[in-house]
Amino acid sequence: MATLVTGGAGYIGSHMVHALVDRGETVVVLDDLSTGFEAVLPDAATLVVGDIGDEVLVGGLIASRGIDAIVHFAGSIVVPESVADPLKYYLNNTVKSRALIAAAVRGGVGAFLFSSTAAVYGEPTVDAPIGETVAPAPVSPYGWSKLMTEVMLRDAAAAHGLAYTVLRYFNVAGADPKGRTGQSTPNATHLIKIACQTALGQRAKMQVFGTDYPTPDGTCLRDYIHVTDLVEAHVLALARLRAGGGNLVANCGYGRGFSVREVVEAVRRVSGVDFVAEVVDRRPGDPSALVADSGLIRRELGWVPALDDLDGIVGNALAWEAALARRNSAPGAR
Ligand SMILES: NC(=O)c1ccc[n+]([C@@H]2O[C@H](COP(=O)([O-])OP(=O)(O)OC[C@H]3O[C@@H](n4cnc5c(N)ncnc54)[C@H](O)[C@@H]3O)[C@@H](O)[C@H]2O)c1
Ligand SMILES: O=c1ccn([C@@H]2O[C@H](COP(=O)(O)OP(=O)(O)O[C@H]3O[C@H](CO)[C@@H](O)[C@H](O)[C@H]3O)[C@@H](O)[C@H]2O)c(=O)[nH]1
Repeated sequence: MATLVTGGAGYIGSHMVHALVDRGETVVVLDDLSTGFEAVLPDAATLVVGDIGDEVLVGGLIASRGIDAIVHFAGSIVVPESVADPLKYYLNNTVKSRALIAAAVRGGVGAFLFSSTAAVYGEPTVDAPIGETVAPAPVSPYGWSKLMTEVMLRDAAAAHGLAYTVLRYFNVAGADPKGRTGQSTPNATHLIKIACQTALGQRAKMQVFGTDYPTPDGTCLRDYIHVTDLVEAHVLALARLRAGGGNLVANCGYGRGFSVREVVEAVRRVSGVDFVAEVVDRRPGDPSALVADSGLIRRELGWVPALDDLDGIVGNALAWEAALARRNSAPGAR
């Protein structure tokens, strides 16, 4: 029994690799290192540098390593980039996922866990937290590229007996509380990372994109979930799939929204630095509110978040950002 983790050298994937290794599982990471880093992986995991779209490579790994489950994180993740270069996203996220699913089917892999996103909901018109019964309506090529993979999994499962779980993540944030990994991409666009970099003096100031949204303080609301809680949901989902649990598509968030202003205040509070956050125009394509109804995942997986605390998320993110800065300034750093 071994798990293939695609994109395991990336932000979320590397947390999953640590979680599996911590539990004594055998893990093979397949990553092309386009945005991932070998340095964040535990020694006990085997890294294969390669492409998820390489069916021969993946088929060989499944056969030679005894892979019975695939956790599929690999992909391209920047929404504005997907608008500027949609075909990159349909290739890397959709076409290559198709190749991976085909290899899984051919290799008889029984369990497939896929990273999807709240971006499949587009700009929801509902005010309440978003449940899985809300019809997907992506507004970006990124969201579509992920939704298409969900559809391929649904249909391949019906035809070929693959069992799958799709987890639609809301805003993933924070870092490993043990400091082993975190969000390492240099040009990340995520709010909490940018605010932490500003607090640490790596940026002179940050920007708040729009204060005229129909929300209590005029800035966008998001459901920020600690990456460690997200990974715990994956561990539970994997166990459920291996135990013969049925297919599942579930949101992954806490069910509570924080505004951009509240996040900025949290980073100021936790860091003790009163950094500059200037108000600028809206960023195109940002929905005003994205908050998960997380009832299904709590019921189906018995998932009980342990780190549901904005200041705690920010504290872990700040610690990782500071460690990363030290690492990157060390002699010979990449
Ligand atoms: N970060 C978030 O807030 C968020 C929210 C919703 C969904 N997701 C999804 O979670 C997954 C992981 O995201 P992340 O934030 O860890 O991003 P990331 O960029 O840190 O990780 C992606 C990893 O996939 C690898 N990769 C990319 N294309 C590949 C390919 N063709 N073959 C092999 N490896 C490849 C990269 O090198 C990287 O290590 C993605 O599928 C993303 O869409 C992330
Ligand atoms: O410098 C910044 C960065 C972000 N924001 C705002 O902060 C909020 C959150 O933005 P960001 O952290 O970039 O996340 P999202 O755009 O909400 O997207 C994330 O969360 C989605 C799910 O909710 C996933 O689909 C995406 O992959 C993931 O990047 C938005 O209102 C942004 O406008 C700012 O005001 N200033």
